Amino acid sequence: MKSFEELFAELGEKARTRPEGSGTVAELDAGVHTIGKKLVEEAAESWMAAEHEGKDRAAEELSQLLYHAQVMMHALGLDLEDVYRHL
Ligand SMILES: N=c1c2ncn([C@@H]3O[C@H](COP(=O)(O)OP(=O)(O)OP(=O)(O)O)[C@@H](O)[C@H]3O)c2ncn1[C@@H]1O[C@H](COP(=O)(O)O)[C@@H](O)[C@H]1O
Repeated sequence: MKSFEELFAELGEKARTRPEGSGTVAELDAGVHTIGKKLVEEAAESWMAAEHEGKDRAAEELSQLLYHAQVMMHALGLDLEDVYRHL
């Protein structure tokens, strides 16, 4: 298990070191349009899971939504603080 901040740091390291086989690196290379589609897809899957599949499935889909949101932040060169200051 990891925190939001720990995942963000891990993804930043992946972006910097570009290890072979990293899905994050592949997604960053695919670009903002592709990442945006993943973000919307996971948002929809979170919604469907919340309405029809129960709390555990919703939690799983929401974790994927958070992951793709973080990948988008890295693609745009945003830090956590850039987002947190709007909360
Ligand atoms: N937390 C995640 C994470 N959440 C989601 N995903 C990816 O997002 C995609 C999910 O989209 P899909 O809906 O297509 O996947 P699916 O198999 O159909 O799953 P469901 O949505 O249907 O449940 C999958 O390709 C996952 O690999 C993630 N990929 C990586 N991470 C973490 O990110 C870190 C770095 O990963 P790598 O860059 O791959 O090393 C590691 O700690 C990983 O655990």
